[in-house]
Amino acid sequence: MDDNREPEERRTAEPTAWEAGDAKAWIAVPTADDDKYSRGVLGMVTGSARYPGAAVLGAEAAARTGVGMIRYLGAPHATEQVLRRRPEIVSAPGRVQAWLIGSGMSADDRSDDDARRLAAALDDGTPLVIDAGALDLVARAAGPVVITPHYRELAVALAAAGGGAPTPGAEEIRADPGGWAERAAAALGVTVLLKGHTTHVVAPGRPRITVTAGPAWLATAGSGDVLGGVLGALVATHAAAVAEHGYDALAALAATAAWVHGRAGESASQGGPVVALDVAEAVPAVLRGLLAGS
Ligand SMILES: NC(=O)C1=CN([C@@H]2O[C@H](COP(=O)(O)OP(=O)(O)OC[C@H]3O[C@@H](n4cnc5c(N)ncnc54)[C@H](OP(=O)(O)O)[C@@H]3O)[C@@H](O)[C@H]2O)[C@@H](O)CC1
Ligand SMILES: Nc1ncnc2c1ncn2[C@@H]1O[C@H](COP(=O)(O)OP(=O)(O)O)[C@@H](O)[C@H]1O
Repeated sequence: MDDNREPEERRTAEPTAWEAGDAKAWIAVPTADDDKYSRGVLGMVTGSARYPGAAVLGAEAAARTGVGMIRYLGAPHATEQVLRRRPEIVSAPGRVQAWLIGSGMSADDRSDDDARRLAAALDDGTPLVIDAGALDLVARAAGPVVITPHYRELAVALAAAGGGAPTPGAEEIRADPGGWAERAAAALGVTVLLKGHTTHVVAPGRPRITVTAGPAWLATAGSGDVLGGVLGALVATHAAAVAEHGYDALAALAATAAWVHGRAGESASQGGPVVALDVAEAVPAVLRGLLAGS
């Protein structure tokens, strides 16, 4: 992804469409020497008393994407629901290689405990996937960040950024999502994954990547929480690549997550309606097919 052109020239360049071959290169396959820690541990601060379901969906998706371990740290009821669905998940704090924060949370209704858990993740210095109700906290992250907003959430993230960042409304973003993904990446200094029928992924100052892999049936509650889980697992299993390639690696991982999510949606849908949990359950077969080259 080396690109030596001037910034203006890059901005006007045609975006790259992310395809199966690109995605395959960003799936970490365990080797004989691996153990659960060397594969990567994902920390999750997601869900809340109001939205426990988002925590379950993200945890299910991350587990099915493949990761050494998931540490889930959330509100008691959400923790109970996550463990009921996925007993493999550990609810004790400890070291992680990446964080997923914010899915199923609200910036305007944050408990003291949630605020404390979010602050610990933001201070950790490891890569962060920031979604939904933590998008007002992007500037506080010590580690490299990829954000996963929809149009309204990107408007909120830009408004919270201050410091001269542009403040478009959601409808302005909807009218020019590719352009706003680029402007947001530049203004926030993070990799942006802007969700939609076509998902736009941009690392700051780099060419835009587009992903159009899923059916419109994916426009259903919780679908984005599943995408967050897929991306969290991919980042946790590529900590070394993120340390070496920074925002470019986060962009490649984000585009891969959108591609896998879209194909899982296609597989779960088969031309009909889907629920978000079915999308998460379809992920392993999509990865098997991708690795087998089909
Ligand atoms: N299972 C779970 O736990 C799930 C949890 N989830 C979690 O929920 C959190 C919030 O995520 P979100 O995307 O809903 O929030 P947000 O961008 O603030 O949207 C609010 C906007 O929507 C609009 N609006 C509302 N109703 C409308 C209607 N009937 N028809 C039309 N418009 C309507 C409303 O407009 P208004 O009613 O004010 O006019 C406002 O503008 C987030 O943490 C996410 O992870 C979700 O992923 C779902 C599954
Ligand atoms: N029309 C569409 N076609 C294909 N995918 C879509 C469409 N609308 C939304 N999606 C996808 O569905 C997911 C919705 O995420 P989001 O809006 O965050 O929902 P939620 O907050 O309910 O989980 C995103 O991955 C997005 O790319």
